[in-house]
Amino acid sequence: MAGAKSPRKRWGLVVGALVAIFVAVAMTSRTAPRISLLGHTNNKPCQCDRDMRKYSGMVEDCCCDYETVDRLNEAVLHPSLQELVKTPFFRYFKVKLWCDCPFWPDDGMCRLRDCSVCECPENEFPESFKKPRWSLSSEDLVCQEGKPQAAVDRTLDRKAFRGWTETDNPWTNDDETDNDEMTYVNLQLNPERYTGYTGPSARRIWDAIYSENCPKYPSEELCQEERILYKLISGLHSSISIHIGADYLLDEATNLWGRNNKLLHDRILRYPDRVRNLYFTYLFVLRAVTKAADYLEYAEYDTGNPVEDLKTQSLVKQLLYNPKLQAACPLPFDEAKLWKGQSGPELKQKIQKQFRNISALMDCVGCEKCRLWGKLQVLGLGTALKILFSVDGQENLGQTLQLQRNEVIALMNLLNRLSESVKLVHEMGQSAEMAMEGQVSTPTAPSCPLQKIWATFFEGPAPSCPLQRLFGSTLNAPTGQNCPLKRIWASLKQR
Ligand SMILES: Cc1cc2nc3c(=O)[nH]c(=O)nc-3n(C[C@H](O)[C@H](O)[C@H](O)COP(=O)(O)OP(=O)(O)OC[C@H]3O[C@@H](n4cnc5c(N)ncnc54)[C@H](O)[C@@H]3O)c2cc1C
Repeated sequence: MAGAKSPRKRWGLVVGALVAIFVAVAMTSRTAPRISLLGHTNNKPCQCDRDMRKYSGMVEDCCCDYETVDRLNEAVLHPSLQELVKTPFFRYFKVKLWCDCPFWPDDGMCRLRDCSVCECPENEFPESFKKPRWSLSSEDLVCQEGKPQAAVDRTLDRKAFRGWTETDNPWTNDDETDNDEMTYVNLQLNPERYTGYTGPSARRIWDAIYSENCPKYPSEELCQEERILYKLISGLHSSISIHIGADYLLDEATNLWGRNNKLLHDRILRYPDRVRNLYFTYLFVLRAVTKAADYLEYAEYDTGNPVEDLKTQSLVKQLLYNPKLQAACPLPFDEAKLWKGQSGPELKQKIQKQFRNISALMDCVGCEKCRLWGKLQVLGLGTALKILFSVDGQENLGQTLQLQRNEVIALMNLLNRLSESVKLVHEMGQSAEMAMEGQVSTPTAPSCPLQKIWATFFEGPAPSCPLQRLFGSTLNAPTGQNCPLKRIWASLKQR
């Protein structure tokens, strides 16, 4: 037909045009400003690069960068911590599980000690609930509203351990020296994961934490110390959500557990500040652990099992004095620059009170397993705060620092939880986001053909799709076919 191009010519034109565009994109990309951590350039949200957002540079307020944290976590911290928390010393946690909410005594949720949302009459509670117990009976599940995953398994190896010094923590609400109503829980039997606890009760706790005790920043009035409190809580919140998403009840009927990418994306990955706060909290707690190294090295890890206890001590030392950690991130967070100025002591008291309130709020958590991990992790944070801020100077630490066994257990288990979350965010971040958009089937495969070409020619991560960079997000297809080249390809194939 006159004027009609042959398929070969048509292909030649298409390929030529694409190569020209590709070169143009490569040039603009090299000269264009880098996308910030927030995924913004010139203060405009950049939708097209959302899925390739990269965390780089120093973690805010810390002395270590994202890449180093990821590298150290992968090579040193995560493997050591995973082993450490399995040892007898670190796997039993003493906790008061009976909730005794001081803030809203009439909240029906909290009378139901083991329930997430059901309202059972008082007489349905087994009497043994009110006392420390050693094992979970089937009766205990009456109030679980079909959610046995929310109950704590109290099965315990009776060879627990001998006590340490009994000192109270000024940062937390529970009197750790009070053994009444305390029970020991094997943490290995009770992983932090999805429990079905959601809705107004859970929301009320988070709202109370954020609105009354650590207001969200940025806010002009907030000083650095207050921002730090907010970031610690937000980082912990991120970590809890990540564990929920990482170990989720995907299908109740078949009891299928697995990763919920959508939840991870919706709650964490699409909020860079939540990811950043997670890294911050990790470094903050890591700094507390390394600051207390002398103390932790000589602590008694005695559970009556000499072989296991020696292993525990050796693992602790390996972690504290790891040469890679010391070389790459010797000071994860610098606490010395805080509480300066005249108002320092007053401010410290104020923040201590706020943190104690947060700690007390854990007694209002209406799901037992969530309460267990909430209390453990808040005690872990309180212990980090105590190490960093309740003792003046590294030189006095050896003499003045007194930790309870339970505080050390909470501290290390918290560090392990944060380490798991950082690892998951690092590994899953991009793939979960891309999977949400229906672009990839494998975690790292670049789905867009231009990304593949990009990877061949350039070092470093490819932009999400070079054509998108050029044209902006207006070309986004609602079908998840976000790469324009894919769409051109699809329409050519249809012809
Ligand atoms: C102490 C505690 C422990 C819990 N443990 C578990 C558990 O082990 N398993 C389980 O299944 N459920 C647990 N929950 C419930 C869980 O955290 C959620 O509340 C629930 O899954 C409902 O989630 P959501 O989507 O409504 O948002 P939520 O996670 O409840 O968040 C509420 C609001 O807080 C803000 N927000 C969310 N994340 C952040 C962040 N990282 N930084 C700053 N702001 C943020 C957002 O505005 C959000 O809408 C726990 C709750 C609490 C209070």
